[in-house]
Amino acid sequence: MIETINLTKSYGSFTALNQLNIEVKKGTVYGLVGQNGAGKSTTFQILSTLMTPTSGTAIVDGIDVVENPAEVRRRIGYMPDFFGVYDQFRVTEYLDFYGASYGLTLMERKKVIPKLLELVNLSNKRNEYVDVLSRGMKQRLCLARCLIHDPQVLILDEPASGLDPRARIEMRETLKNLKSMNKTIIISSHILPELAEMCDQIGVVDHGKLVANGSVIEIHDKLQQQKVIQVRTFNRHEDVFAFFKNEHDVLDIQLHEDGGIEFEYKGSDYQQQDLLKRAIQADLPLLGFNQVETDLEDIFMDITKEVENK
Ligand SMILES: Nc1ncnc2c1ncn2[C@@H]1O[C@H](COP(=O)(O)OP(=O)(O)OP(=O)(O)O)[C@@H](O)[C@H]1O
Repeated sequence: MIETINLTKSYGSFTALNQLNIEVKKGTVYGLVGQNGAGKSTTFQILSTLMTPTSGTAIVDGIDVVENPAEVRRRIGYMPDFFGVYDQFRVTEYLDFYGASYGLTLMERKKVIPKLLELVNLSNKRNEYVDVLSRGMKQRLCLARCLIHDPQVLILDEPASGLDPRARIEMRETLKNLKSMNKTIIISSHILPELAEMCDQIGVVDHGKLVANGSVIEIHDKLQQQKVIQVRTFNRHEDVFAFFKNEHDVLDIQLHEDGGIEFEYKGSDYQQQDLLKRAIQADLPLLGFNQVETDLEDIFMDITKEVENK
């Protein structure tokens, strides 16, 4: 439904997007996550036909964005990261204007606008001027605007950016509704956990390159292969430290001032169990032996740190 093949965009000698390959299947939600400047907006602007790639291909709903941009535009709803609203319009007039621009008849607009306002939870604001809406309401209105012609594909560039926690939750609920309507959605954020819950697939982009791609679970598992283990001991900290330091799959071991020990472990779960068994058999004064839980935010920081260090 959406596919990029070696998609590249350069601004002069600077490569903002470097051979990006992603695939979004029909009816699924794909989250593109990356820090500021990673290349998310560049990708979305190319997919929305607002910018041409330097090289590579982007296909939306079977159509090449460079060969037939007008047809792509008919099929997509694009929400940019920055957008203006025509302040002198009331909410309904605003959507009516966009509906007419897409060629919807008066009857069609009268039918679809109340439904859209309900979807984005703005029915009670339909007669308000756009400029009195809160930022969160404006973002939801913008989302309604890009749905007016009932596109199958949605390209949403940081729809929750700048919103307070409540507005973020409301936006997430609206996006979940869209997912249940079987739309194909590509959405960006610089916060991985924010996307995790609603996305079928996640791509992590850093300095214009795709550095991880897969389901949330796959990305999680990939990074879990190297675990961090913390050991607490009653006394004899040096002995315990020496025991683990000599183990084959233990990396980057540290003895902290409070006597706590922390190391990265490359072994499997089975080997980890065996390691603990041997530590107990060696009669070490163990109080704790825990694998540190990594959350998605840690994973994201880890992936992007690896690339930075290369
Ligand atoms: N017109 C331009 N000319 C030169 N460089 C540009 C231009 N537009 C974007 N860039 C650069 O390309 C890189 C990618 O920008 P892009 O806007 O795609 O990032 P992003 O991931 O969307 O970031 P953000 O989260 O801040 O919106 C950045 O380093 C940016 O400075």
